[in-house]
Amino acid sequence: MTDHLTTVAGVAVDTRHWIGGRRVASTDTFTDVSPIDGSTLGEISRGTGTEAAQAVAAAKAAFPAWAATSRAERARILHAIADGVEKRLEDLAVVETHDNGALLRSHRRGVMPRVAHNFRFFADRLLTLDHEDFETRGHTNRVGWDPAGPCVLITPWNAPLMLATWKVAPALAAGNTVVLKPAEWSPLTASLLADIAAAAGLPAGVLNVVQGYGAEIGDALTSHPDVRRISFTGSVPTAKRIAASAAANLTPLSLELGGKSPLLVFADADLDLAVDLAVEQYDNAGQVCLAATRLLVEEPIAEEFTRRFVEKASGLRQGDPRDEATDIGPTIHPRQLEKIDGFVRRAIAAGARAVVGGHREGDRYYAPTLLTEVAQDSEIVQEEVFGPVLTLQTFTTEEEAVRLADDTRFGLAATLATGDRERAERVTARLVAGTVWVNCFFVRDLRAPFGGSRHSGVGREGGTWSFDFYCDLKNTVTAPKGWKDHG
Ligand SMILES: NC(=O)C1=CN([C@@H]2O[C@H](COP(=O)(O)OP(=O)(O)OC[C@H]3O[C@@H](n4cnc5c(N)ncnc54)[C@H](O)[C@@H]3O)[C@@H](O)[C@H]2O)C=CC1
Ligand SMILES: O=C(O)/C=C/C=C(\O)C(=O)O
Repeated sequence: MTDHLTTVAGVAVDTRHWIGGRRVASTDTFTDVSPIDGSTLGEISRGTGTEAAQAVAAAKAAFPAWAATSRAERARILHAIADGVEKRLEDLAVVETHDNGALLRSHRRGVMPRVAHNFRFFADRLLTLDHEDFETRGHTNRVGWDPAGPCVLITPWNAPLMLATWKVAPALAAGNTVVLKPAEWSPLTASLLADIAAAAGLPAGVLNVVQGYGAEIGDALTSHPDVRRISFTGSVPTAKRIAASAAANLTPLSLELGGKSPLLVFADADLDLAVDLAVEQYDNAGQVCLAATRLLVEEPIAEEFTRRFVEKASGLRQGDPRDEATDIGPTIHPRQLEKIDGFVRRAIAAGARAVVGGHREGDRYYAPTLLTEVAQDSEIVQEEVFGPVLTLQTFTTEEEAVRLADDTRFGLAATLATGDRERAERVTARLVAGTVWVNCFFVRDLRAPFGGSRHSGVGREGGTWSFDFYCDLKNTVTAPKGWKDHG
């Protein structure tokens, strides 16, 4: 580690902010620690209102030129960033795993390729984004997409670069400039992204990356009057603070928040498939907003489902996320582990039974856990744990299944396992969820809208919906009369 450079598994990462095309250090730093073993990964610049103001000023200054850059040129640069991501895929995968503890094999094969795809997808979508023309009593309406201005993007630690670039790519494609603030528990790949973007030819000030605690730098960013869009992924309480802060300037917000999604398993389902879908919910140690953490199983098959689930879950290998054989890595931070354990302890005290797990494994891991005998109105059924903790409840009718599924304050996703197409359609129509998966899980496509209802979020991103959010839509109405060339 030098003053401003740290080396993570052989990869050099700058620990300063990236503002206006140059590295900027803060006087104070915070320590970034690896969830794998608690080792220090770096002393990261700890931004405050000063750096927030500098970054927004840089984004504001860079905006007119970037907004005026042709779509073809913006798309070319976004593809060049994707090339850079692919070239440094191994570096990004290794650094991300050290920083947030998610599986290296997933970063290599799934997550980092998706990061590159985020840039390619929005670059290509930009080129096919057409204005819409229609006529009103002989007048033409032309609806076009104007860049909005500087955007503040605030992102979480569970899939740091994937979730950040999912916002960065459409914001830049739309002709906006960006201030990205990654989570303080996983700041490193955002810094590498700044290097990659600069090497790809993105002009200075178009992408700025600031580091620091949400409570210290976040408010200065979200309350800044020059910011034209705020997109946030994270927790509901933080979303409320951000919304309050943005309210002073009426800054439009996109909020992608938590979930408590159900997996409904009907007696007519392929049971092996249903069990596979259920066990998949432990992915990323349960730190996934989309996870179907509430298993709702039809009474007649509940015993057999549970038996097979326990057998399969017991075969999961928990350990070092760098090891190819590992299925479940550590929890992001001891504070998160504490939080997860608190949820489980309180659930057990209230009468729940742990049929799998129900305890810590050392001071970094939480055992994959399944709790039964839980009440619908209990904390463990109603609140997002964000750890490898599932609950199982039974139902006897379709009506009851839907009622239980919809009975939380969230509405992010739902998964169904059923062999009956008509039932699938009936139930899907009644579920409150931004995404419903039928006999599958986590099949994601950037063309689809993504987001949640109720407390799971505000708005949708993905595909055209991202451009809806990151653009100012303008309708120009032109009369057939008044033209000099028409006399
Ligand atoms: N939907 C999702 O993907 C996520 C949900 N969560 C939920 O949130 C819980 C707590 O995790 P946290 O890391 O504390 O999430 P958080 O919502 O506080 O953090 C997410 C991001 O918001 C920033 N932030 C925090 N306070 C801010 C403020 N006042 N202004 C602007 N930015 C601010 C953080 O620095 C981070 O970049 C988790 O246990 C989980 O339930 C956490 C991360 C992701
Ligand atoms: O990978 C996706 O498409 C979506 C992931 C979203 C989360 O994991 C999250 O916000 O927690």
